[in-house]
Amino acid sequence: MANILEINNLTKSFGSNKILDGINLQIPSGTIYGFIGKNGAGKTTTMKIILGLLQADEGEVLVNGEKVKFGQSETNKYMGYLPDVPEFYGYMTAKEYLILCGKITGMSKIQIKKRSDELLNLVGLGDDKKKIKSYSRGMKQRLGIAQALLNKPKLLLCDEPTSALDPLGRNDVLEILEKIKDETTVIFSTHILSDVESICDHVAFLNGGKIVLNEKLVDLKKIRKADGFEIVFVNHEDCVKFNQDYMEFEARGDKTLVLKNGSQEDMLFAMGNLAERKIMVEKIEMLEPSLDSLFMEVIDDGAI
Ligand SMILES: Nc1ncnc2c1ncn2[C@@H]1O[C@H](COP(=O)(O)OP(=O)(O)OP(=O)(O)O)[C@@H](O)[C@H]1O
Repeated sequence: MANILEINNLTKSFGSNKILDGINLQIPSGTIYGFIGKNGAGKTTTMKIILGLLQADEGEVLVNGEKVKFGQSETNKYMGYLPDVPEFYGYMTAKEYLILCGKITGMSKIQIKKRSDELLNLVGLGDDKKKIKSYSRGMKQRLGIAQALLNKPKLLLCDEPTSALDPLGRNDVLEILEKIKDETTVIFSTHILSDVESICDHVAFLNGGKIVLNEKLVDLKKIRKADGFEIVFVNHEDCVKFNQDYMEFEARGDKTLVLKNGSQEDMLFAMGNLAERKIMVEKIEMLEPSLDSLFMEVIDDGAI
């Protein structure tokens, strides 16, 4: 599969503060890429360089095989961009706004009509006649996605698209991004790891100016050991009794115990013990490694 984006040895400092320290990234078409980093890691800086809005100190960026040049918009025809807080003309309706954007980018009237209807339906604003100023943050974010997709970009860059939204708004945005992935590769910067887990198929972690991890999500989970296991008891009393004998388990709620980093052997031992003592349980299961725990490892170690 061809790479829609290639970043080679990208370096950027602000004064003496080195934000990007030789980052490399290859992003294949047709993926949803989670670009993860804590606040201030340099996610927005990277996106601005990809868009040609900021000059790199060293390195190069190729979009659809073409080199990005600072201050020139040549490669931006392949890209849509959703900033973290998109700005609109509040006195317009969503449709009026998309028509204006279409005119600015030189689309024909017929194209504008067809594409804006299509996109407003996609983002759930098809029947909306309200002025944008009355929109919720979630609605604005969805309109921002529609605008970024107007010229059918091959690559959509979303800068923290869900960070300011409530769970419902976040879900709407994630569902839209998932729907478009066959046509548009999505790079999605965030520090909300559950969002990445729910829709991304690749993740890259930016930390200390470097990409410290870059994997398919499924592979990442395979190579990481499980996060231990949990036992859910049928009743609270059994849970307490078992915990008194095995204090290395942590209680989670009334009827659940977790053995962090517990192995399969530990789990088999616990199962044998429960059977011997005729203690009924609802379930025992190994816990999937979460991105949260991986993220903490990366942040702590600087690398995996
Ligand atoms: N124009 C600038 N001049 C000086 N420092 C800057 C400039 N732009 C960004 N920085 C600094 O670079 C660092 C990285 O910022 P950036 O916005 O890229 O981080 P981020 O990963 O997007 O974080 P966030 O999640 O907070 O948006 C921060 O310390 C920021 O203060």
